[in-house]
Amino acid sequence: MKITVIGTGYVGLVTGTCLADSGQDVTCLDIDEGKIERLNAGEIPIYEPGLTELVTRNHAAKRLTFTTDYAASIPSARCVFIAVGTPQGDDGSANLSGLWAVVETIAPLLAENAIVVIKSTVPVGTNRKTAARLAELTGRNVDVASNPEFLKEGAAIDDFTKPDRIVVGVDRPEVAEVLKNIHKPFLRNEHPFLAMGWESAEMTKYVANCMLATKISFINEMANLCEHVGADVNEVRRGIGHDARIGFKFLFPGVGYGGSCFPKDVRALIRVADDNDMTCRMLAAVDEVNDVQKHVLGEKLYRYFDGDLSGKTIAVWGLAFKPRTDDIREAPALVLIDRLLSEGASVRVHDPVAMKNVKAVLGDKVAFCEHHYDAAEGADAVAICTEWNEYRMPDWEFLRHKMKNCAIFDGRNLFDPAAMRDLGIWYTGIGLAGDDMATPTT
Ligand SMILES: NC(=O)c1ccc[n+]([C@@H]2O[C@H](COP(=O)([O-])OP(=O)(O)OC[C@H]3O[C@@H](n4cnc5c(N)ncnc54)[C@H](O)[C@@H]3O)[C@@H](O)[C@H]2O)c1
Ligand SMILES: O=c1ccn([C@@H]2O[C@H](COP(=O)(O)OP(=O)(O)O[C@H]3O[C@H](CO)[C@@H](O)[C@H](O)[C@H]3O)[C@@H](O)[C@H]2O)c(=O)[nH]1
Repeated sequence: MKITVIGTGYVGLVTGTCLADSGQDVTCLDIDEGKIERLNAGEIPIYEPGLTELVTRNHAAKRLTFTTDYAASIPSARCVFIAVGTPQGDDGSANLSGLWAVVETIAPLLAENAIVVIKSTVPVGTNRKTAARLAELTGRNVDVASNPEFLKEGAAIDDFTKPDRIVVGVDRPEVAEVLKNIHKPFLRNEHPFLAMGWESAEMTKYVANCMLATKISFINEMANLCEHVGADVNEVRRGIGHDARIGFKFLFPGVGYGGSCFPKDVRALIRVADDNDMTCRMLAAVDEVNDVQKHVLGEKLYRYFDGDLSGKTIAVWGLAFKPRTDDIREAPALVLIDRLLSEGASVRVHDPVAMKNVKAVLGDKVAFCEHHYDAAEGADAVAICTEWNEYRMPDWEFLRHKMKNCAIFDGRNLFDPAAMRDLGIWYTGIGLAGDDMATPTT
């Protein structure tokens, strides 16, 4: 079966590559000519563990091709997956201009039996509107399916090939059957293939992300409270997690959630509620708590230096919104760096893979360092924003020697506060007992 995937970003490239790896004939299409040129030259535009090997192998086997040419790749496709970005618009709602541009372009090119599959995260009602628009443009009924994607960056290939579940939204069971067949190679773990209506599938994606974002904002707020009452959030986390109804997952406190999904999807669902004359109070709180949390390290640094950061040198370890990705969209590190620069501090940064992306945004406003120890050279403090593995076991003696003042502001709770005290290192984390840098609760 011929498949075309439109939008060759984190989701489209992983989707196309994994489908090709299961033996399908896949074309990945993008409007970004530079991106397609690089892919055709064997260069992978994003960092995603395992992806390079998979793309290279399937490209060489000619099961995976890359193009910018709609006319050459749409007419022969039985399934056209749309995986273009749906970023946050000015009013918080999802910006669907990319999706609508694709719909207009593909309409005259679609095969009679083509199925248009929307993989991008789109507000409730979008699949129905797409079907209506395609009917207008083509003069016939075109099959449309929602197929929300649940992969996580950094673990995208595993998530795609061994999904917890596959959700499709359809208006005819025959369409679900075609999609089930395409996904058969990924359903061998007996995890369910769930067919439902368009609106339920669209809503499932938002509700899943909002639930996860809610867990994170909840534990972050509890962590901040722990600091004030002499409790340790790590102990509390263990204390609650053994209750199977609560569990351990997605309850790690930190500097707030970032990335291209949680922030925008929480806000988009708030807008969907608004549009339906409803107020999502909980989601508004989740969003607000997260905004506050992104300022926690900056606030602690400000108070540690008695309200004067000018002339101080701060090392920031970790720029990506989470480890194992080069994605810096809504990354908490950028919020911290912004604050430090506006207070007159010098900033030295390190990230194993995301520095190129940050350089494109910040230019020479910060010093980019090849090694995280280099970033700490002469620094008055180190702030940790991303829990990369290589940050977990520093040589403290070496660091103490390198830094002007060995103070560690740990936004991901990588270290044991008691051990740090024993080493004589000034240390603050998130939600730890006896922390004299307790986060203000207002
Ligand atoms: N990134 C994730 O982890 C993730 C996971 C699940 C779902 N999603 C959702 O999937 C969608 C895509 O996200 P992403 O992170 O892959 O985005 P991305 O920004 O990495 O990639 C989007 C791609 O679409 C291309 N594009 C835009 N308009 C186009 C057009 N008219 N024709 C062809 N190509 C076009 C862009 O050039 C870009 O390469 C979003 O709706 C997102 O919410 C993302
Ligand atoms: O206990 C936790 C877990 C995560 N995070 C933060 O939450 C953000 C998102 O992390 P994660 O969910 O691992 O990454 P994403 O790649 O953004 O994946 C989310 O967003 C995708 C896009 O919609 C969905 O497909 C995935 O299922 C969903 O997990 C990151 O900033 C993490 O640091 C925490 O602070 N504490």
